[in-house]
Amino acid sequence: MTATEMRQSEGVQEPTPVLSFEDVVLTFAGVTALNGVSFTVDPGELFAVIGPNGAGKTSIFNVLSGVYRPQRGTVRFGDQDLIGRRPHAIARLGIARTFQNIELFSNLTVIDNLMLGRHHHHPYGVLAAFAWLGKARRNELANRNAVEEIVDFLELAQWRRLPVGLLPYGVQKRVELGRALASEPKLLLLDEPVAGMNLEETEDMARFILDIRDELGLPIVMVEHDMGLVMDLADRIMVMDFGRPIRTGTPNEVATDPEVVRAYLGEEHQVERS
Ligand SMILES: Nc1ncnc2c1ncn2[C@@H]1O[C@H](COP(=O)(O)OP(=O)(O)OP(=O)(O)O)[C@@H](O)[C@H]1O
Repeated sequence: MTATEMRQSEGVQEPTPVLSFEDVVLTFAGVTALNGVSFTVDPGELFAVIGPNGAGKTSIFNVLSGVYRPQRGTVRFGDQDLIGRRPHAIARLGIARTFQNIELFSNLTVIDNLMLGRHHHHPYGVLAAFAWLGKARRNELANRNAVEEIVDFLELAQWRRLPVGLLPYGVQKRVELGRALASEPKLLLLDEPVAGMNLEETEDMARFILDIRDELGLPIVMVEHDMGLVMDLADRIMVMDFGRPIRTGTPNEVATDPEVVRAYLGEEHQVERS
């Protein structure tokens, strides 16, 4: 019996999911990237998606953030239907994303990159800002305060006035995470957050991801190849293979599933508890 089934048999009320993906099918000219993918993410949950190369992990993120429109299925975020919405509209609903490759303005400082993450929080256009200069100033101040809180939270103070391009890779990834947080999202999508990091950088990032879940209570969907990290951090894991989920469960449930082990045999990433 899975943990979910056990809770159900004990009559424990299941929380309303923050996100639900139902029977999503996505094809590109003959290639089926997602072939009937369903999952839910609960409030405050850290949900990881793993699978071999080409399994469909990035496609899930691209559907979620409005980059791809699936041919079939539903995607709901709270009471909103996401399918057919443009990426900026989805960001506005409160879904923030980090990318596999760093997408920051390398000439701008840490603070300025984080301020850009607040652009949804400028309720006034340029003209309105002239008319309501006082309000705009207060708004700017509120944005600066929010950014300073993120600088503290992610321990970025020593680099705050430096151009991001000069910073070590692990710190740049942290700034990118900070920029996603700056939009005050209700759901965070992390695309391979520790890719290319050394051990120390990975441990730091793992700590911040846990803090985001535990202290900010933010639900997270994470795609990640580092199996040790996924096993350590995730509340639940969905294992993808050839565009389909082959198992969704807790790290222990997934790691002992024969089909998962089979899908990973011969892969560089063995499913083991680190
Ligand atoms: N824009 C696209 N055009 C054509 N095929 C695509 C496109 N995007 C993804 N695919 C195909 O869909 C399948 C799933 O790709 P996806 O990038 O989602 O896998 P992934 O699990 O993220 O892989 P990786 O771990 O290598 O990033 C692959 O066969 C891929 O070639």
